[in-house]
Amino acid sequence: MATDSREDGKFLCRKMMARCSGHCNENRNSVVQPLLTDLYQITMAYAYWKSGKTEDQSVFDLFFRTNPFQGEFTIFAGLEECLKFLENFHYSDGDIEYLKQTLPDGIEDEFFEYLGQLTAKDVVLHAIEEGSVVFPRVPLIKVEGPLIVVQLLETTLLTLVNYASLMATNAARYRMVAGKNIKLLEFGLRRAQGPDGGLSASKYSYVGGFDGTSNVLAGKLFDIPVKGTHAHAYITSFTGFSELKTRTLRHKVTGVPQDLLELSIRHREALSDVLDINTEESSEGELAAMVSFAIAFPDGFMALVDTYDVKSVQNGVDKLHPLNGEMNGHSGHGGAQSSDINSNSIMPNVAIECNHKTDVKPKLTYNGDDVECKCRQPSGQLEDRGGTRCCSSMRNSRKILVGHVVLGRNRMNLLTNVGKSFRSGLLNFCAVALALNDQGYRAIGIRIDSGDLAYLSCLARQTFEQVSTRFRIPWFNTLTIVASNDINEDTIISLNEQGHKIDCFGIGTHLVTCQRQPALGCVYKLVEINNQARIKLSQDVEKVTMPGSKNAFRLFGADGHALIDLMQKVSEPPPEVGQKVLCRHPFQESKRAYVIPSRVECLYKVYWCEGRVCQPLSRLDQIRDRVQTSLKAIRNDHKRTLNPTPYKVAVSDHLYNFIHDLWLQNAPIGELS
Ligand SMILES: Nc1ncnc2c1ncn2[C@@H]1O[C@H](COP(=O)(O)OP(=O)(O)OP(=O)(O)O)[C@@H](O)[C@H]1O
Ligand SMILES: O=P(O)(O)OC[C@H]1O[C@H](OP(=O)(O)OP(=O)(O)O)[C@H](O)[C@@H]1O
Ligand SMILES: O=C(O)c1cccnc1
Ligand SMILES: [Mg+2]
Repeated sequence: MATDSREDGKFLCRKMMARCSGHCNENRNSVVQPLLTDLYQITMAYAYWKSGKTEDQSVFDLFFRTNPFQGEFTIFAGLEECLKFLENFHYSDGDIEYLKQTLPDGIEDEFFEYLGQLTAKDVVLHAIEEGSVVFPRVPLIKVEGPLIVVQLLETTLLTLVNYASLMATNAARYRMVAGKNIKLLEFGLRRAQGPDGGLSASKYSYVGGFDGTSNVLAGKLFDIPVKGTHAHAYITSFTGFSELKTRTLRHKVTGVPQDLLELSIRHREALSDVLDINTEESSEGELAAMVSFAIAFPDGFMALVDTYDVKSVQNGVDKLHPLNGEMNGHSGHGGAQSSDINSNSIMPNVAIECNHKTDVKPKLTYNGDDVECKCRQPSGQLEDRGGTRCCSSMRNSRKILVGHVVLGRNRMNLLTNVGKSFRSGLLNFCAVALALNDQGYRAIGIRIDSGDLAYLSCLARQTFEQVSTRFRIPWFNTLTIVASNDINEDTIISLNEQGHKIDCFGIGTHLVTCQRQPALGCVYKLVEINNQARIKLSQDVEKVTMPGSKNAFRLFGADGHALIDLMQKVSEPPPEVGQKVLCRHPFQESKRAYVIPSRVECLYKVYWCEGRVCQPLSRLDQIRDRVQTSLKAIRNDHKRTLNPTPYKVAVSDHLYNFIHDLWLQNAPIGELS
């Protein structure tokens, strides 16, 4: 391996990604190098070396014990990066020098010489295909070779597989709840666990089923579509029309220039009647910003519509009045827009959370009718009332009164934040979109980044339909509605239940930080040495390792769905289609079943042998497709979000007996006194 920028210690900056010359078809992350490991691997290497174990042949399994996110499946990812690591596994002179200075005194020089010539040429790596659905205990990767080298790979392989698989699984779950027709964009770089975490998040959320990322470097490095809108700062950077330096836009076909601001103002007047909004309620600065953005991107006009609310407009008529009622916890900053909500056919979805500390179930009323209390969003401002804590998940101000909660004799007003984007942002957007239409261009759509996303998206779609009909522009009702703001799996499920008109979700924080479960617990365990199986015992049966070098097969039923994953000893013949095979729970004697597979898939391929990648590797988009095909073969009950059915992972009868014999041999017999 060439000594690259890591020699001068700047590997994280200039040459973060260096081209890999071997068979791996993507850029290599140069931070992934032999020293990216735990010290104890190198300490063990010395002790192995001292005790003459250099030639011992070992087999290690890399596997996890529990699926993440309370789910029953995981997507395996990170394999190609593991292979790149093997390709480049070599301690540079600088590494050896550093180790000499860092390891305890007295380490023999011959060891450093030995370390300096170490490569992964004698290693064989078997793995499941990247992008496959995988299950607990079935090794994702099996590494064979000299004990020292294979041990030295542990931490790096784990760090390469754990986050990649967690991220791909998280993204696949978002894709499942969103459905295949909704676009999903990853917006997480700013919230990710550092730059490398951000890049991995973009890469593996694409693998899991996202359509694109806002992360430009990820786009360049991994050939992922890059997408984006604009930030609130763009809107707030304009305060009025006078700031518009350029106002003209040439017609797309005729080339005739027009003042786009003038056109937009004219359309805004007309729209004001159609949509029954006073133009004075919309912000001038916002209109100026949208016009300037439209001039910059006439073919790609997409606008953030939630920057201003009714109250914050300079000349706006303040339609708000304080809430009534003693029990209102929000009266300091909230307000009821009494006429709006009742005159609208769309009812805002009120997200409230109730922490039922008592047995009293809150009764929620809207316009005098009982309505269902949805308890989805865990965040929010708590109010302590009558022994029961209720909170609105919409934390901030700019809320309107939509109902109330009754708890015994107490009554609490229920608020939701709507209206922010409607009266100013949406009006301005439609005006600019109509002006663009005059000049031969089609706007793309809007992004909503706050408030009640279900309600606002319906309201936006309704508005687009109204404009489409009124101005006879058919495409207007197909404008894209992007929603963002702390979206997670539960938010999407809730929005689906409520009904919404969102076409695209932009998701950052929850996706990239995997907030619901921040780590996957893959481990790397020695299962065989010099052809002798090794078992690691534990008080916790789940943690007992599966000894010996194994093969794994996926058995499919007649309907094409996967029935079970079966592990066998490598010496056993593979299961055959149409032949009855006994599948046993690895630890519970009575749990067993006969399976007659309609199809048998051997899960492992050899990816690395004789010092090189020996299997054609898939492109990222092919791995992404595999995720979907692989998931399709898994029954829906294994994939549902609430209480999914565990998928069965079994061992052959032979392996079962082997494990339990070895277990007895290794378990010390206690003495009672
Ligand atoms: N209809 C809905 N159902 C369930 N959750 C929703 C709905 N609409 C929005 N949410 C979620 O509710 C939360 C609202 O966040 P928050 O309380 O910070 O309000 P906000 O609208 O962002 O306020 P601000 O106007 O200050 O930006 C977000 O996590 C958002 O994804
Ligand atoms: O909400 P996420 O899922 O993390 O998605 C990314 C967020 O990043 C941006 O917000 P910004 O950084 O401007 O901060 P904000 O939360 O104040 O909108 C954007 O407007 C989204 O809200
Ligand atoms: O392009 C966007 O809209 C975007 C990008 C990153 C974070 N939030 C939004
Ligand atoms: Mg936000």
